[in-house]
Amino acid sequence: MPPPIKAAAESDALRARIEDFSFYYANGFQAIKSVSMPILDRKVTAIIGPSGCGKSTLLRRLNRMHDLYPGNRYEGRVILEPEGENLVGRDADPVLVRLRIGMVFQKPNPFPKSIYENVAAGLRVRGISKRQVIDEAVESALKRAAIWDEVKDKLNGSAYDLSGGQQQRLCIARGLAPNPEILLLDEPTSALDPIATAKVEDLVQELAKSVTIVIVTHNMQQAARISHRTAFMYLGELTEFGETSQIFNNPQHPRTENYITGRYG
Ligand SMILES: Nc1ncnc2c1ncn2[C@@H]1O[C@H](COP(=O)(O)OP(=O)(O)OP(=O)(O)O)[C@@H](O)[C@H]1O
Repeated sequence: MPPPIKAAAESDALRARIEDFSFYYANGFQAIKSVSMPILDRKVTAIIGPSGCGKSTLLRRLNRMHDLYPGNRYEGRVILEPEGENLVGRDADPVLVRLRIGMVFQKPNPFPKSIYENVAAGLRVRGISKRQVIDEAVESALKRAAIWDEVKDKLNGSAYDLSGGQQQRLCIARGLAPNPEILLLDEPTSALDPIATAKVEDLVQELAKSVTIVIVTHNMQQAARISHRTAFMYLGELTEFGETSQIFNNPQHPRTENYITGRYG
């Protein structure tokens, strides 16, 4: 049994709660085992753990990516606060959930469209069609993603003409444009060089002032640098959750210690 999860400090407002959440792939494999953890408002939560421990599965479940594949099964709840809405409930529309819970993937994956249209896409799905409103939201999202200065003179140019690091910041802008409550980042820097990685890390810290962020990363220095809370997963279970400094300086569970000291991973 994993040790009890530390309650969040009173000053930390909750943005979401993952409650007793389990997930089974279509072949019956249980990838997530009764995970419960808080997601704090306007903080960065890092999910770390050895390959195959279920980090990406948990993240993708938060924005209903697995609904795209039939046969998967889950138990438990993901409650969005303060509304108390269950994001994985049958009555929560997965398309709306994906706008409220934005996602950025490991490899930059812009649409084969202009820079402008990439960022406008989610707004159009939200039913916004007024040009001026879209213009303003595109500019605002590109500024929040710290890429406006690099693209403002070529908004109609192809997103594919940007560098990998720029494409990833464009994907972050695309995720931010519909003004999500939570932004999920699935190893967002693993395909980037150190300079582009540093830019994305700075950006994540800046963004956390206005949006809640959950990041899956293999890079423990990155988790230690940019997150406020860290969840350590092992074989589908949440072994330990706590303040990032505590997890890295004073892990309570031997498995966490083994992982962060590089004894396995
Ligand atoms: N479509 C699938 N069907 C069955 N099992 C799957 C499927 N996708 C992933 N798994 C299994 O679920 C477990 C968790 O996978 P997941 O990708 O979430 O791990 P991870 O911690 O993100 O790993 P990594 O760090 O290597 O990306 C693994 O054992 C994996 O083999």
